[in-house]
Amino acid sequence: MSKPIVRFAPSPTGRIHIGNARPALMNALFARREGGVFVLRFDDTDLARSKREYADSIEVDLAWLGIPPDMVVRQSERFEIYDDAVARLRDMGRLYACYETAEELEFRRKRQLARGLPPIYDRAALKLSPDEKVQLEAEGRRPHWRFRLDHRNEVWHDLVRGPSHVDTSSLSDPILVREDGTYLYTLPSIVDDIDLKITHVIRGEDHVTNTAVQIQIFEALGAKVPIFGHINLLTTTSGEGLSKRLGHLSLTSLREAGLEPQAVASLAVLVGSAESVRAVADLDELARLIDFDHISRSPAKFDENELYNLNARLIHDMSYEAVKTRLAAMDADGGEAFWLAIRGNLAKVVDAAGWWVVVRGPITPVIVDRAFVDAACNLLPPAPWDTTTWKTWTEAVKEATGIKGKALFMPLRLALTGMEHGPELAALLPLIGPERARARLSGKAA
Ligand SMILES: Nc1ncnc2c1ncn2[C@@H]1O[C@H](COP(=O)(O)OP(=O)(O)OP(=O)(O)O)[C@@H](O)[C@H]1O
Repeated sequence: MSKPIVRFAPSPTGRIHIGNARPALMNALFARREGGVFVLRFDDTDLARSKREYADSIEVDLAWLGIPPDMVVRQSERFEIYDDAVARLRDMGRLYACYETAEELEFRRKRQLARGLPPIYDRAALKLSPDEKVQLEAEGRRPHWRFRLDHRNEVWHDLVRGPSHVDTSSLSDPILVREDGTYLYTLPSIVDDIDLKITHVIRGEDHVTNTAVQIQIFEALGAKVPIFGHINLLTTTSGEGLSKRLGHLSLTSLREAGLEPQAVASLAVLVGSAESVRAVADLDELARLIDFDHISRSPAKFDENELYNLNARLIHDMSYEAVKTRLAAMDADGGEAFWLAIRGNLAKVVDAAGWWVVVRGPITPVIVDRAFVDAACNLLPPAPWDTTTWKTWTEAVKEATGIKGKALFMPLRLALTGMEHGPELAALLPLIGPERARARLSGKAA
């Protein structure tokens, strides 16, 4: 295969969500695996709704996911090439002026529906004579422009869905340019795909019908039609669609909630595929798991709990090297032994700060059996301590007191950490150290 050139093309009208992350990752990781190019294209021709602030946040989100684009393109800076394509389509008679108002179109649609006909545009404007057009313009009407479809069964081989087709005779000729001269999504997208030599258009299933229309426009412009791939959409667990308006599933909010980007990427890529959903820390490995032939055809359900489970599993295997700087930034760099002691108890990396307080203090010990804890304190082995100290100590306590099991461990854990649950005490005890351990066993905050 020649090197793929792919794009992720969000409209910067909000913060991107985990559903958007799916095509973003599929494109970026496919390019990465095949040595291709990943383009981030902002579909910001809707100048009223698009915001630079959202575009910038999308770039931050992609970098956080580990997939910064090789190239960034903004449609708002490329109107000239769209105007040029419009002129060409008009000259070849594929783009025609229409003068109906939205109300007139709505009225016709209702009438067609009432008669049991499909509500598609009847091409009335194609029958307008030059004089009639002059007359309409003299009345102050401005034309909008439709692309004249070839009515046929448009067939393509979808990278994901296999043989696909849409009967374009069941579609209205699409409006490419509004009466105020602004562009709808369709034409700029195609012109950019041609200009940037996009080889694969990989996007959500919401675009399947657009594809049939777009193939005809690619052909009308004399361009090679790219390979299309439509991946299933992510929905909530109850099956609702995601939209940029659902802010709590935005990548920004997931990042701010302290989730690892690899957890988000693993779920976004693997859910609804043939692979089991698991935590994959390495993006190259995740890229190898993408198999466009085996993506489910039904929507994939996004479960936030699954995301948190993946996150915990990733952290449980995370090396000290990988997390060192972040621990230092939260003043909780207790060295490798500390990290290895606590990582299995973390749901998020930020929770390490709490365990660092448990090690370094001060904590308030909980003494449930004064006599027993005193006896245990007197049996503490001499320094230096290591990870065998806990075993040596508790065996000595068991022998001296006859107490064993939970009755032995729990009072010691409560005294040493102030908590009922936590990391292995064998690992924590040498980190707490003899001085603090003695103080805590004596009931002092330390
Ligand atoms: N829930 C989803 N699951 C998978 N892909 C999605 C989902 N929603 C959108 N996409 C894909 O994300 C890409 C960017 O699309 P777009 O910017 O239109 O996002 P959107 O969330 O649909 O937008 P909006 O909510 O503003 O209508 C497209 O490839 C689109 O198919």
